[in-house]
Amino acid sequence: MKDRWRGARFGRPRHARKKGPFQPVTHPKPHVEPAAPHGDPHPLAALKSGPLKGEIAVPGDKSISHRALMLGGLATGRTRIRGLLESEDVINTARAMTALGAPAQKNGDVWEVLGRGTGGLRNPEGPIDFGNSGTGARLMMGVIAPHDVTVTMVGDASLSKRPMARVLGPLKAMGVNVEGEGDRLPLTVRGSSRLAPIHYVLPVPSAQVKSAVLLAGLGTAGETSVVEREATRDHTERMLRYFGAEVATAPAPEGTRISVRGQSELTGRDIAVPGDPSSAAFLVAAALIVPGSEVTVRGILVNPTRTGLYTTLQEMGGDVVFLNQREEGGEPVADIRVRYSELSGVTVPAERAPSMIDEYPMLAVVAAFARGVTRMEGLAELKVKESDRLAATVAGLLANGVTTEASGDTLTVEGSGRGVPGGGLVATHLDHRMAMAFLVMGLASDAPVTVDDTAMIATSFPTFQSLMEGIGARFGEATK
Ligand SMILES: O=C(O)C1=C[C@@H](OP(=O)(O)O)[C@@H](O)[C@H](O)C1
Ligand SMILES: C=C(OP(=O)(O)O)C(=O)O
Repeated sequence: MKDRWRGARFGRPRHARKKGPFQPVTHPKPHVEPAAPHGDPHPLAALKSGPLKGEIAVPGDKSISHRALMLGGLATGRTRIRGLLESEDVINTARAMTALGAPAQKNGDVWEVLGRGTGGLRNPEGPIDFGNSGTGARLMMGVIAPHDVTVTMVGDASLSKRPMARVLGPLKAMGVNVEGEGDRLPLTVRGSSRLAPIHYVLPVPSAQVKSAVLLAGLGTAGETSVVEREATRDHTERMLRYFGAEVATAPAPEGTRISVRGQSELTGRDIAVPGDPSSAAFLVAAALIVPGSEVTVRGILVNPTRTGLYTTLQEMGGDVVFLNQREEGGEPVADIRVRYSELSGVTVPAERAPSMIDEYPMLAVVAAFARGVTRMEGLAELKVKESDRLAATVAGLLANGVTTEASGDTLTVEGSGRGVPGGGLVATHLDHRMAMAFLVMGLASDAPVTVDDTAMIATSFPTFQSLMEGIGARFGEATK
């Protein structure tokens, strides 16, 4: 039974879902098509490029986009979202909220969510597909939890391998019921309007787990709190407050305690989503390693819980500066200007990992162009992303002639300071960030770098290739 469900997709196949950013939701019948994970792979090669130049913007932040759709659906009244990231992961969340009774759709260039009020969601007509998205699936477990609804959640082959116990553990302790084999999707989550609040100390530094518990607490009578030892991205807390919820943050013996007062009413709001620093990272990294480059990426979220990569690049000697710093929609925003730089290896401390957790594949590639060893510590969480990013990064670097090693939770990369041979074929394992990081490598390496599949890039950064080409990046047919 389990195998038959693995990677199952519902509704239209991937190639037929590309007509526009939003399709009206047609509830699929609870009939399972045999797994057809992501269609044919799309390999691509990145070629050595001339100086990258330009001033550009990248699409909206993925984390904030998911949360805006979810909180909009839980609020009373209409929420209008500008700059929503129209990527597959986020569109799946829009479809999920629609299936749960809070329709999300695009009018002109604004996304509107018709909120149902805290506790107002209804049973979907069929299973809900979260595609490749850990954030979509895990946060939605928290959204569903305090509702009297039953939801079967499915995902693609990558998401169906990712651990869900980290979220389901605390939710079960509150009274949520879960059916399925083990802790992997597909799972059926049965929420309840009579959950008990909990006080939960996070065993892993994860904003997804923190957020799921806070979202469950939002619909639960009493106060629910989470304690985190290391600061993880705080968009849920910020946005909950913006929508009118009572959220308090205070020091605790084990770290920081974040608590939410349950059953407070949220009110629909207008939200402007800033540019995604995790997407901007690819442009910034490319400009740093391609000689002669100068690029400015406008309007990027620079919340300190997200900027660990930028701090690290500056420590390596990178000419990376935040210009025109301002606050937009309760989040700090800046234009990031980057110029080609000669870089040196550094040690990146484990405490910094949560603030750059999605950026390690890109940093490892940049480190290959630096002089000396870069040591990245505390990377256990990389093993449970869309792929095992620790293993996949090592394999990709080795395939391109870079000396590297993973030992326990530490990754070391030896930069010769004399360039990178390239010429390798990189396996991306249904992981968008692996594909983008190694395409960036090919723009500066001696021989082209080929990635085996670019299709997953659409999960977070659908305009990656065209934006890169717009500043001068060259791509070509796969050579492997
Ligand atoms: O909360 C979020 O929006 C995210 C949290 C991180 O995951 P973890 O919570 O598993 O660290 C990150 O990797 C993911 O891309 C987005
Ligand atoms: C880990 C990521 O996302 P998610 O967990 O939402 O799949 C990512 O975007 O790098």
